[in-house]
Amino acid sequence: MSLYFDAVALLTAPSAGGSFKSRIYSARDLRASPAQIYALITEASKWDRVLSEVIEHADILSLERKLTPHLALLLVHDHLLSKNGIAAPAAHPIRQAVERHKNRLKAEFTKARVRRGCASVEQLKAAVLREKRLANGTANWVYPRWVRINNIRTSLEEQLRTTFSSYQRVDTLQGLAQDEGDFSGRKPEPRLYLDPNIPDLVAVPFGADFTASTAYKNGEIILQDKASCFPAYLLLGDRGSQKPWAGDLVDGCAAPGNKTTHLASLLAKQQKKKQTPHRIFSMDASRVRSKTLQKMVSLAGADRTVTVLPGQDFLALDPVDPQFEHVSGLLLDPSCSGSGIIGRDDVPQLTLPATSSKSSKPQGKKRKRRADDRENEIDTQQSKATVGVPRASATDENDTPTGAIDHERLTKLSNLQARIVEHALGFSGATHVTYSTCSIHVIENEAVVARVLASEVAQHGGWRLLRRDEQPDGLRRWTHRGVRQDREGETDPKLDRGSVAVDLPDEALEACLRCWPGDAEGLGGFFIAGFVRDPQGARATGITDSDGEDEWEGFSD
Ligand SMILES: C[S@@+](CC[C@H](N)C(=O)[O-])C[C@H]1O[C@@H](n2cnc3c(N)ncnc32)[C@H](O)[C@@H]1O
Repeated sequence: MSLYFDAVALLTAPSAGGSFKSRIYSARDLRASPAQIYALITEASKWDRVLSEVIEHADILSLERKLTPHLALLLVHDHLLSKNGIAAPAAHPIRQAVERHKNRLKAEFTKARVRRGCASVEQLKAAVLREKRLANGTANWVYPRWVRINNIRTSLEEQLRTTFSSYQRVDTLQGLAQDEGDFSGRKPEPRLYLDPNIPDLVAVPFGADFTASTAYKNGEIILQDKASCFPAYLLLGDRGSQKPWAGDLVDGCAAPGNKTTHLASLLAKQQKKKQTPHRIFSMDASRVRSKTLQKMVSLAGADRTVTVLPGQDFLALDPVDPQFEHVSGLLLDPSCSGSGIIGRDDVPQLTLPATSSKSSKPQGKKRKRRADDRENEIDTQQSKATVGVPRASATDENDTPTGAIDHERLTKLSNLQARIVEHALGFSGATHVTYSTCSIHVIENEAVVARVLASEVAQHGGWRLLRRDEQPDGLRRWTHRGVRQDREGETDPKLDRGSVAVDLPDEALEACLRCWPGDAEGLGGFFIAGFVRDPQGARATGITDSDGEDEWEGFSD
């Protein structure tokens, strides 16, 4: 039972900063596991509208004094939708308070499904999500599931013939969304969109689940957001087997390993049989996250190419260590504020059941007030959980803040980000470096680029930005480019110090790529820029590829 009381305590606690998830994981005195609590809240919040309707129509809040609206929503969720029902002993009074009404709840749930013209619970879920999006004004956003084909193990053609054989191709991303609005009870037709910007990337409707598929279990397909595919593609480009990449690579902030395995996949496509194999040094400062990185590398079949350095701080890596002398490209995707990540930032806004229906109607307001009063009384008595204040560290994946910008935190992050990129520019044989974040803030993006370009290491090494016309074909066509100032509404007006403007020339902004949450591209917020220098700018390294050509192959295309 502690699961439900802990969950309500966290849902109703005042925000202490950080993402909701990080607040759960750093909470004190929880009796249930944070993973269980997070899963319960996330799932219940998808169903909140229909559950509230069911609870109101069954009128159980008026009948059961022990239940509060939050508690009822979570319990009824598990009672109706969880495989194992309510996670509490059968004799527990709170469990009984729900199960006493099982026939009414079931009947109201069926009515809610039929009212929406849905033949199955799955269809009802899609319909309810659509309703939710219509209500919060995000109905036209398309957030597909992005699937990257891993060229080490398979090819796009093979996957279209097998895993996606029953999928119908659509010409636009929006074409994927149509099924969601169809409440007719028909089984939705699986649809697939071939991405025009990133090779070997497809989009399918968000609900598609591949976790049980052979292709997923064998590492033939990898679930990776489109924006997260930009860095490896920007670094290695469309070289093809005639002009393959030469030299080794470093992924300096690599866990869980999406970009490392993407680098390995692109190399596998370019690799010539005779060519000396490339090496990718992939590291993460977090030992725990390095384990995930290693697992992902093995699953992708990239063990021969990738050397994982577990727990390695990139800043402590010696750029003149002989083992890195052939490193020509580095990918840096360090920890950031995570402000571009969709749906991760704050407490789910639940639609809660009101108490005033049927029998309680005449005294609704009073009852509602009493229910609200009960909320804190009951829930705080039953859970001792207190919300923690998550702290960002170099080993956090990302430091996801709430809406308001903590300028100090952003400044610290951007200092670290600039140090990491400058360290990469110090590798003597490096000619290409990419920098990326999943932040929307200029201070972590264009401002870091401006600082890096002005740094001594960049100036002395002859580094500049990879211009738009030099970028791989798919990315050259990407229209969303760098900005000088944060977009309105993305900084807290009370903290005008939070907004930073940069003084980069137009060509430099054109070189930077942006993704924005909430537009028609179906992505979260993301930023990426590439740095290059001509080989003569790099200290002579004597790197040659297997054909004896100089390492530098010019810009990819
Ligand atoms: C945004 S995540 C990287 C995601 C990864 N590139 C991917 O695509 O799967 C940032 C990672 O950087 C790591 N990190 C932060 N500072 C680091 C440092 N100085 N050296 C190495 N890793 C670092 C964090 O532990 C975290 O796992």
